[in-house]
Amino acid sequence: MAPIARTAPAMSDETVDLKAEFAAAGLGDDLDQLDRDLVGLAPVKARIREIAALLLVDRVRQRLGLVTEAPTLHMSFTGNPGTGKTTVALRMAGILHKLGYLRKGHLVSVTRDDLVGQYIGHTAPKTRDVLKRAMGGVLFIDEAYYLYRPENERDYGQEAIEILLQIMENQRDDLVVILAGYGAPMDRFFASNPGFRSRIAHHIDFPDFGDDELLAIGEIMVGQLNYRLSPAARDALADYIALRKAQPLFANARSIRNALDRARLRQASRLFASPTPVASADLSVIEAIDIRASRVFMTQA
Ligand SMILES: Nc1ncnc2c1ncn2[C@@H]1O[C@H](COP(=O)(O)OP(=O)(O)OP(=O)(O)O)[C@@H](O)[C@H]1O
Repeated sequence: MAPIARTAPAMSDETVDLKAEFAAAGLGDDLDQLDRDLVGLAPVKARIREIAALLLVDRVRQRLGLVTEAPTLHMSFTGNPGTGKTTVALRMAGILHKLGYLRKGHLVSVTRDDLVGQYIGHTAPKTRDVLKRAMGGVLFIDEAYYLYRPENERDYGQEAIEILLQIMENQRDDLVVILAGYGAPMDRFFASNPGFRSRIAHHIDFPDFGDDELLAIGEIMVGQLNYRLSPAARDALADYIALRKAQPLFANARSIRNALDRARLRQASRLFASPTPVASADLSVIEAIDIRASRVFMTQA
């Protein structure tokens, strides 16, 4: 980030071209790409645009000497597994970098085990090492509530929490922390840890995807790998989604990615078993049978 020049407060008749500021930051492309690449998530995308606008205005206000404090940018992302929290955090890191709020704009994704040691004296160095790696970027703590174990009085998680809280306060101009996880346990976590709640500026809720959105996500994923679904395979994937959703451990877009990985395995085995040479075009086509061979269809009553 170019250092913000501190000038005297603006004269009241000065004008500021916010559109030009927006264009100069190169943000339009990032936000449009976010809209294009990510299916659904309308409320999430709207919140990101709001935050970007707020920060842009804030940046201009800082330049004009109207604010002197760096804003708090720590966030919480709540939602079920596979609803795009990590993906959006990565985009957010890029946006904050473009806006000049992060030096590097990288993302370090961790869970409790990366921060908390098993023996006395291990937690502080572990947490500090992660923080060092994350400086200048975003530290994404998945299932953040596991840091806090109220049932265990001597839990080392408390030590990690204290270091995190301190850094979130003192180094907030060089690190953005995103706490992620399911909605209900996150609420309980914030209720027991008001220190975290007060340091979080933006809460973003990630809704579950609808069936059509999951199908569209599946098609995007297949396309990114240079495959395509035959029309019958597309129907099979729609049936798969309806069945899989009702089964345990459904993880939204992540379940679709896993299903497609397995479909590619089956496609490869099918082609490999062919007694005759296969057309090179067939190497890129997932057929219905590659999807319908899933166990998900076998557990049907
Ligand atoms: N809106 C979307 N459009 C297209 N692909 C998506 C979308 N959301 C997620 N994905 C894809 O789904 C997969 C899972 O997403 P991601 O890891 O971001 O979810 P998550 O909420 O962080 O999940 P978890 O908490 O379980 O780790 C990724 O491969 C990602 O690329």
